[in-house]
Amino acid sequence: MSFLQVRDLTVTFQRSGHPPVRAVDGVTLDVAAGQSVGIVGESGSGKSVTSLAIMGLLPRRGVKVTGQVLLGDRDLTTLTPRQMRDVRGSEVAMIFQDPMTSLNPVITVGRQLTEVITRHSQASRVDARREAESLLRRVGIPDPARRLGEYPHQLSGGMRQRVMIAIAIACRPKLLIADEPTTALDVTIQAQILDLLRDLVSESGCGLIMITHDLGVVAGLCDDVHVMYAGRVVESATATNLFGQPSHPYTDGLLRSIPRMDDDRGAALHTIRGSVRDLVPWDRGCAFQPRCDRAVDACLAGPPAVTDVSVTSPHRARCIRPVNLPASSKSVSTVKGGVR
Ligand SMILES: Nc1ncnc2c1ncn2[C@@H]1O[C@H](COP(=O)(O)OP(=O)(O)OP(=O)(O)O)[C@@H](O)[C@H]1O
Repeated sequence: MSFLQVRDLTVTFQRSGHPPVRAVDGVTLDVAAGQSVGIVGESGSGKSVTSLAIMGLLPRRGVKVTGQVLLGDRDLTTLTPRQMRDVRGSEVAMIFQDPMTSLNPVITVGRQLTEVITRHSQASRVDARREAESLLRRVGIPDPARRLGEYPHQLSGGMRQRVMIAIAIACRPKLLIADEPTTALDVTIQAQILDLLRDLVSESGCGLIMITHDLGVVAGLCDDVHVMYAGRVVESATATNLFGQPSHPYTDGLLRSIPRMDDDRGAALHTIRGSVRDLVPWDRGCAFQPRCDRAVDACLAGPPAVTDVSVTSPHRARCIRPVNLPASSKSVSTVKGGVR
């Protein structure tokens, strides 16, 4: 049973003198307790704006958000800023790419952590400090009592990201959103942080949305995956199905662009031609059409239909000519969850 249901979420930036920018266009997704859901796509595809809209962190002026973000039976898009502040930290929490911009550089780690604990609970300062120490231990920081007295610049990048995770989980949120949490870290530390997130999800039963451009991160961590392109979800599937049988030509291209150890040495790497800026507005046809090797004239005959590409499990692609299409698949216009 999903405790987070995002329905038809659309975000439009409106600036005077500029045409509106629809950064997120009809995103629908579900997250269940203990489930990790990946949102992947190139830079500019709308991943971060989707997560900021779910968190209620977009500015109210100049930004129009429509659709629903249902957490249990509450629609977070209808809450006041004050109500949303209470939800953040206690029920939903977010981890960003660069902990140095999220942590206050002139306040000790211990004070930043205990402030979060006392703001959302009745804990005394002594209890909050004990809890802070136990949280640092939980996220794998050695000698936590000493670390509590240190400032962010005294910690390594990996340690700072662990502190951010400790702050995020301090109030036992139901939902954790991680936006490229490992991009700024070197590879071995990345793996440790991903292991930590996996353990936290399985032990606490919280849901995780992992925002990333890195398909390797999704493969190692996520149960379900949504691939975004130009503001829309173009493919939704379990991670196993997405990697085993990619259906949207964009997903297929992304997967084929990953270099493999068994590739011939000297063989040219696969690339998706053009850039995400070469796009068709979705109401005129498929936004990916200018870059797609499978494109036909019909791809520009209006918004692409959603195709149910598996008969055995939910797997949908917003494409009229999907790759790996089984004979019994069909087009669908209204589906629950994922691509719509
Ligand atoms: N404040 C803003 N005003 C206008 N357009 C914006 C604003 N913020 C984001 N956008 C646009 O929204 C689109 C989606 O941006 P978003 O940051 O969600 O992409 P992303 O997939 O997360 O990329 P990245 O991985 O680079 O962060 C982009 O075209 C971006 O230029």
